[in-house]
Amino acid sequence: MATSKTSSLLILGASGDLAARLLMPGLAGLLAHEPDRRVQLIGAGVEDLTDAQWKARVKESFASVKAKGPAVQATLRSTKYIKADVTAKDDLQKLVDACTSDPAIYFALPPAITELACGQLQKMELPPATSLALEKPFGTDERSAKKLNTLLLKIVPENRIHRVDHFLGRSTVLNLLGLRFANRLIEPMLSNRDVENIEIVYDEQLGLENRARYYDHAGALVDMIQSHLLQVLAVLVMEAPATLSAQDVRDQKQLALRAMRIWDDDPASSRRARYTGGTINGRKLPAYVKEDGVDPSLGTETLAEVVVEVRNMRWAGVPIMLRSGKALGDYRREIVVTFKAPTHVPPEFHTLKEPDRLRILIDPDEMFLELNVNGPGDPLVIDRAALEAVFNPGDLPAYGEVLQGILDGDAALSVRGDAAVEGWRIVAPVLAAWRKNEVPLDDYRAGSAGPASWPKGLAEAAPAQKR
Ligand SMILES: O=C1O[C@H](COP(=O)(O)O)[C@@H](O)[C@H](O)[C@H]1O
Repeated sequence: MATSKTSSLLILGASGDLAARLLMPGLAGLLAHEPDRRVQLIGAGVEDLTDAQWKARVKESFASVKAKGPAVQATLRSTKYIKADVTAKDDLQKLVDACTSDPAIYFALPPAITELACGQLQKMELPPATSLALEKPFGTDERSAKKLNTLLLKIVPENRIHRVDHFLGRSTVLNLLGLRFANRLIEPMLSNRDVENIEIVYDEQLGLENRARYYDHAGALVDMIQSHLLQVLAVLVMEAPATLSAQDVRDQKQLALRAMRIWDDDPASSRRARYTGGTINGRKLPAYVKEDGVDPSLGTETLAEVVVEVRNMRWAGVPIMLRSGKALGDYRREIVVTFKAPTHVPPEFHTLKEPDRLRILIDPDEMFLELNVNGPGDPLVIDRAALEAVFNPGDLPAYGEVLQGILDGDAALSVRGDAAVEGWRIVAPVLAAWRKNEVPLDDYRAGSAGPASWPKGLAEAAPAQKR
């Protein structure tokens, strides 16, 4: 919702890649969509930038998404850059003082620097409605995430802490709320009574893209599954919230997360692999271990699969596979809900092979309900048909949604502190098993579908089969 009051967005680490590639284009999208919104953008970083150089950067980022309009122009006119050491109290004070309203402080910084900056903020008297926005990774395990929560809560209350997960701002994920809770038809089908299994897959064709410094210590499991895919899953399986308020939605998500366990409590059911050199869409990719900045001895996986179970009355017994990887041949980003077979199928329908499936693409925004129907010709021959729905994509890009929530003080799309801790709790047994090498690190060729020896997802595996 547009506000006439000017909000101050203070980006720490503003000269970095995250700000240029995601935050500023996201802000531009928001400003173009809401011409009455006024945002004072202050960038801070260690780099020596003149105001003119900073303005040129912001302008370039805004132009990359063709953002226009009075709100865009107003921000471009007023934005400034302040060179600062964000781990020094005096510099932080200078930055906060430069904000014309209570700031939203966005940490576009590596986690260690974010913690140091928070340590200083804790000692300062901040304007009353200051809010904080932090990127993942939020801690490195359950304990460190709890410790970070404690530190943040000494600075501002929970409802003003935004642990950013841009997947929660994606229109498909937002559409899950409408699909599940604004229809009579779908919701009753989503339980262990009717669902055989679920897969959430986010296969990317991109490789490392010069992110070794971060990714080599994260790997696919932490980079994508521990953070984003568990959050998406929580939205898919949570009980209906009474309202879409931050508190109601996050309470329901948290209950769902708390019920999640690794399938059979057996981390050996997980898989990990790393890409070797190959070609994707005509583009040659070196092996992961040959990428700049990679330390092969870390044994970082670039493809991960885990099967989880939501141990509650609604979902117990339904295997849910979460998978994400880089440098894969196919761009596949989808949630697939596979339904059980009918309790009785007339024997004449002997050509029936496939179960019903609800396929929700995470990008582009499309949904297919794949069903068995009587095809043309012999009426007893069963054919497949799909009901297709194209969701209208949201007005805002994911980072636009995220920034809108932050600037408006609405934490519904942010990850709550207890949910961040829960994410680590769920994957901890897998991380421990991998550290002890109890699960082999397989190879796959860049551009392939993953290791040839892996079964192709739950849909093809025997139901509830322990792998
Ligand atoms: O947060 C991340 O997400 C991206 C995938 O999201 P997209 O919106 O860019 O498709 C992933 O490539 C990256 O490794 C991860 O850190």
